[in-house]
Amino acid sequence: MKVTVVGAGNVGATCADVLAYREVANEVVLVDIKEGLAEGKALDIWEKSPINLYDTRTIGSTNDYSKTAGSDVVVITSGLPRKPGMTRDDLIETNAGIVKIVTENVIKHSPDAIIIIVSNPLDVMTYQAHLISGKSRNKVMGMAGILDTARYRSFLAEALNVSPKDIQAVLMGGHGDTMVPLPRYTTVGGIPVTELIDSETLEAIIQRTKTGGGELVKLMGTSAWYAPGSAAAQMVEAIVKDQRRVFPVCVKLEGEYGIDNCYLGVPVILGKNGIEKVIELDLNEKEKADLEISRGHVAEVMEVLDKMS
Ligand SMILES: NC(=O)C1=CN([C@@H]2O[C@H](COP(=O)(O)OP(=O)(O)OC[C@H]3O[C@@H](n4cnc5c(N)ncnc54)[C@H](O)[C@@H]3O)[C@@H](O)[C@H]2O)C=CC1
Ligand SMILES: O=C([O-])CC(=O)C(=O)O
Repeated sequence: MKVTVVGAGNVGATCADVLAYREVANEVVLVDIKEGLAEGKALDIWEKSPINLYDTRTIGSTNDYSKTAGSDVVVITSGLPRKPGMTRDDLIETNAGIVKIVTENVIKHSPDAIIIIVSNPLDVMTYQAHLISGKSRNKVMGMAGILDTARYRSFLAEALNVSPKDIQAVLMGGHGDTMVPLPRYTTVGGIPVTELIDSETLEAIIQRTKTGGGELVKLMGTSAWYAPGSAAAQMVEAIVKDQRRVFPVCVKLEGEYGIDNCYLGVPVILGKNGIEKVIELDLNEKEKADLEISRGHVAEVMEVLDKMS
């Protein structure tokens, strides 16, 4: 199995590192436009193999996509991260151009690859990769839901003083402040979370989750990478190992949830064919209304992209 990660910055390098030490693939190719960066980080990860004990070969490339040829999965993290005071949507102009060029290069050398987008604004960059690649929806998807639910789960684990391993949750919608965490589908060791936490604390955690990306941008002056890189690697692993994991993933909706032709996070089954199935939950009126607000926001930004091209 061969995996390419485009963008050897904070998220891309973290993703490549996780893919290597978990031996998800035999070969991981890291690509960046910045001279030497991908080669350097790939070499550093390879030099760590005798310490962390893995065989995955990591290779770097400065914009030479011939090295990526025949990749099974490609993760696209290239693009600007936001700075304090910016929204993810503010990145659209620069990142749409980058995702376009990168997707063209990727499909030239790996026409059958499954593409996972990480670049922001996430839902609309996934749409961009779909437009450029022309691939079916099961093969072009975006990473956000695993990260957003991980934040939600970690905050709940802290509040309840329990292991984060025992918290399961679903979250839907766009990767922005309109995302929709679903307490009705959140459990702690199988126990509905609402039986363990008061509604005020839960609401505060939901709000913190929605702005979780911004919290880190404010602290660091740039956006997060450990959790995002690990989340993207978890998606790659589910595909490469045909695990049929159930994750929230950004995918083109084709009538599910009464929504057509919009990229939104929903629970799916991830396996060797990419999106194996979109899972449709029976949402209540409040959840449907929240999802509609999120859809409306993403649809507006998709229109901005349409007008750009
Ligand atoms: N979906 C999500 O949940 C998350 C998305 N992100 C997004 O991921 C992207 C990357 O974030 P970071 O890694 O922190 O940024 P970074 O600045 O550390 O790395 C981005 C890399 O992309 C490279 N690059 C730019 N244009 C390129 C091109 N045409 N071809 C190849 N490489 C190119 C840059 O040289 C740089 O090394 C940002 O757009 C950020 O907003 C970040 C965290 C979470
Ligand atoms: O907040 C950002 O700009 C990066 C991102 O998407 C996240 O960490 O959720």
